[in-house]
This record gives sequence, C-alpha cells and structure tokens, in this order.
Amino acid sequence: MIYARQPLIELRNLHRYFGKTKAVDDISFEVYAGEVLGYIGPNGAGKTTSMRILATLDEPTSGDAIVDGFSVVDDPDRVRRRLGFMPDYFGSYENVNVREYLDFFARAYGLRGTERKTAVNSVMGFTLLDTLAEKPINGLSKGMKQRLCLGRTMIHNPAVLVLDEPAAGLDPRARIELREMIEQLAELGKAVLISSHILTELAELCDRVAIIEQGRLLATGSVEDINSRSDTLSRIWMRVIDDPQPLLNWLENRSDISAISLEAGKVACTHEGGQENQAVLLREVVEAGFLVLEFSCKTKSLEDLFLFVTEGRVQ
Ligand SMILES: Nc1ncnc2c1ncn2[C@@H]1O[C@H](COP(=O)(O)OP(=O)(O)OP(=O)(O)O)[C@@H](O)[C@H]1O
Repeated sequence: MIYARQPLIELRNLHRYFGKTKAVDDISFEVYAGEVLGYIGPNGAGKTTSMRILATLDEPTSGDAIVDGFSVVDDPDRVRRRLGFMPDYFGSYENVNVREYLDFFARAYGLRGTERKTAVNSVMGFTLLDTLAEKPINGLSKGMKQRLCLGRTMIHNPAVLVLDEPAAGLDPRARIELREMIEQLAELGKAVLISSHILTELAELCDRVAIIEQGRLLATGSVEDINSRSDTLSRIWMRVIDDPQPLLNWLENRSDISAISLEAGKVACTHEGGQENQAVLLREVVEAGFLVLEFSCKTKSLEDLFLFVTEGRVQ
C-alpha cells in the first residue's frame, strides 16, 4: 500500500565525485511512505555511495537528499533520527549476544529504561530472534546475522530504511523471511530503499525499481514498465555550433527525453521511442533552428543491462 503522496526520501540532482570518478552523477528520485524501491546496478554503479549520503555518512559534491523533509546537508542530526541504514557488511563482535548487541544500539540512539527494553524486545520479536536472545552473535548463521542487522537498523523506529544488498548471500528460505519482513515494514508505512545487483532478487518485493549504471539513473518504473520499454531506450549525443545550453533547455521540455547532460562539449540525453522517433527527433532539432554538426545514438537495451548486472550470479 502506498501512503500519502509525500515522499519520505527525495534525491535531488545528487552528485558525488571522487577525483575524476563520477560515483553519483545527477541522480534524482523519490520513495514514498509504504513503498519499497529497488535500487539496481552492477558493481561500482554508485548505489552504496548514494545510500551512504542518505545515511549522512558522506556528503554530496552537489545536490541534496531529503529524508522526511530534512536535508542531509543542512540537518544531518534530524535525518539520522528518521533513517535506519543497513550496510552491506556485518562487523565482527566478540563476546556479545543478540540482546546485548541490540541494547547497545538502542542506547546509542538515546533510548532509556522501559522504552529501550520495549524497543529491544519488539525488534527481537519482529526479526524472529527472540528465541536466540542469549546466543553469541559470532555463532549466528548468515541469515540470522542479516535479521539482526535489520533489527539494529530499525531499533529507533525510523520512518525510512536504507538497506544495502541485504539479500546477498542468503539461502532461499532466509531470502523469503527477509522479504516478508520488508513487506511488513512497508505495510507499517515506512519508505524502504533496497539495493541489489540482481533484478530478480527484488522484482517480487519492490513497487518500483531504479536502475543505475556508472553513476547515472537509466530508468525508474515498475519491473513490467521497464521490461516493456527495454528496446526503445537509447543514449543520444548531439554536437551543435555555438553554445549548447539553448539545446539543453529545449530538450528539457520534451517528455521523451531524460538524463540530459553535457559530455565533452556534446549534449547527451536518454531518448525513449525507438529508431524512427530518433530520426524524427533529429528533424525536429534541426527545424527548431539548432545547427547540428553531429548526431549519434546507442540503443540501451534494459534486457541487456539486466543480463549484464546478473552475470555470473547463480540464482
Ligand atoms: N571513498 C572512495 N574513494 C574513491 N572512489 C570511491 C570511493 N567510494 C566509492 N568510489 C568509487 O565510486 C564508484 C561507485 O562505487 P559504489 O560503491 O557506490 O558502487 P556500488 O553500486 O555500491 O557497487 P557495489 O555493488 O560493488 O557495492 C566506484 O567507481 C568506486 O570505485
């Protein structure tokens, strides 16, 4: 169920560069209350970097991310109270049992007395760890550790959950358990952003997916939407005489164009509509008075992309 159309997560033209590496390159999307958004892309696509910015562990080079109305740049403390981040690794902890581990994080979030006890018990119940409360966490299976990590992420009852590759390495049963928990969190009205390399891992769970590659957002929509658009998406580059800015502005008003940028003096954009419409676009650009020196297209099949992102990963 999707709640009121007030986004709990908003990425606004988010950029994060590491030297020349554009880890996150102008990403914008929203996640609403009660919604699970799958964030899909191959290794190095920029998923973790954008999630770390949302979790206030890193800062954007430019742009902003808004969590429940608060900016990660201007209001990181308020963001932290509203967001739980599950990283893609689980640290090693000696001589700590499940209850102690959760209690530690509850203290770190400032929960005291009965409130803390209730939070720890309720999270153990939710993550099916109550029978393992006294078990040392180094003796837990991978699936149990993932549930504990999810429990730690939700200990302060955040409105927003950001989960980096939570299903990686889980067996089918553990995956189903995780899926059921995430579904329940969405039913409680939380906004959940969840990343994976593997589309099929998220397809059943997510209301929508956002596909990222080399720091850029390639598409957002339901899995069915994206599949049906797979053959019609292409990246187009245009070189014009004079200043490219007016062409950039002109393209921004078109519904078939997205992800517009300047790349080495050329105007680059993603076009939706297949080959014939690419030719029509070129005609319209010329008719609008732009002096085009160069126009090139590369079809971006999302099916190809899915094959690429799932390569070598046996389901
Ligand atoms: N601290 C850093 N310093 C320099 N480069 C970085 C740093 N963090 C990330 N990068 C680079 O940014 C790009 C995006 O990395 P990121 O970890 O966000 O990708 P990812 O989609 O999460 O990939 P994976 O699925 O492998 O975790 C990569 O090229 C990576 O090498």
